Amino acid sequence: MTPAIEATDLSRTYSGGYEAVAGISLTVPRGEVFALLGTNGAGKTSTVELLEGLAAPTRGTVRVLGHDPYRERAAVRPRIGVMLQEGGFPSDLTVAETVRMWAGCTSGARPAGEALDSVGLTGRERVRVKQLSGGERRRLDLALALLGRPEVLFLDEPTTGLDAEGRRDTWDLVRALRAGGTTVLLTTHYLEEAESLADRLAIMHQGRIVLSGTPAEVTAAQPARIRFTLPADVPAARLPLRLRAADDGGRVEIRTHALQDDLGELLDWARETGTRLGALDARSASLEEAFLDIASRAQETSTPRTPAQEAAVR
Ligand SMILES: Nc1ncnc2c1ncn2[C@@H]1O[C@H](COP(=O)(O)OP(=O)(O)OP(=O)(O)O)[C@@H](O)[C@H]1O
Repeated sequence: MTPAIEATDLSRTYSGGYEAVAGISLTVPRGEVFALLGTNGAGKTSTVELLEGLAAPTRGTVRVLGHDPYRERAAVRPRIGVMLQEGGFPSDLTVAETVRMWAGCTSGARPAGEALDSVGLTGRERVRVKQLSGGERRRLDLALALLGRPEVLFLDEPTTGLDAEGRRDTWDLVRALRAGGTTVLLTTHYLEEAESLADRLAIMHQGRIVLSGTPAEVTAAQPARIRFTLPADVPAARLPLRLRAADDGGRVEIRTHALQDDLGELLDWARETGTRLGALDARSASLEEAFLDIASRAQETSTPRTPAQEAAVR
């Protein structure tokens, strides 16, 4: 079976010469939830727009359900659902009118009530869009993206502006869609969202994918961390050699890929020397640490933009 989404060496250069997407390749098999993460301006939206067929790549190829989403739009559009960052619907229409209008442009649309129910907007049909809260608008955008029972759903920051409960509801909905076989590609700023929803994820920085894999693979690549304080009369230099670590004013931090062994060695040493370890904290790497680490490392090694690129960004 052809993958739901396949991108090869995808690039997008804006007028002015700024390359926002700089050679991305990714494959999303059918039925998978794939999350695109990245710092602000990393190129997530620019990439998703290429995958949705809203713009043509400067270089490289995209296939969605085996078709070019830009050139073969008629074949792809009825089979995908798109939730943009800004829905852009007339704000004087009511929720029901908006859904009806959109359903009129959608082949095989599901009943309006069913779409609104799935996003928790039942009872808000007569409210004008401009009177909805920010979170309710996001949910309406999601209902519209779901109207055509899409095989592939693109969600650009689906939970931005939602409260904790709304976010959980959206996660449950995405899980239910996956259980029904829908492929979902989402962008998000919430690492917890990617960690809990995504089968696989990619972290973008300055137009490139710098790390990808399952959430477990991405975090496993990062070191775990042990933190503690030592009594004032015990310098960190007394620690066993392989545990020598950054000592920041009495607060010691050890970064390790052998958490169990190093923690065991530390506790043995503390017991043998009668040393009290204060505020002891040992934890595996989280996606958040992986993300911050990658962003800062990529920052150090990235090539500076040319003045023309800087001007294009501004
Ligand atoms: N039409 C445009 N012309 C020139 N540059 C653009 C244009 N649209 C976006 N950019 C630039 O391309 C880069 C990538 O933007 P993009 O919106 O794709 O990033 P993003 O990862 O989605 O960011 P965010 O997380 O802030 O939404 C940014 O530096 C942005 O300023």
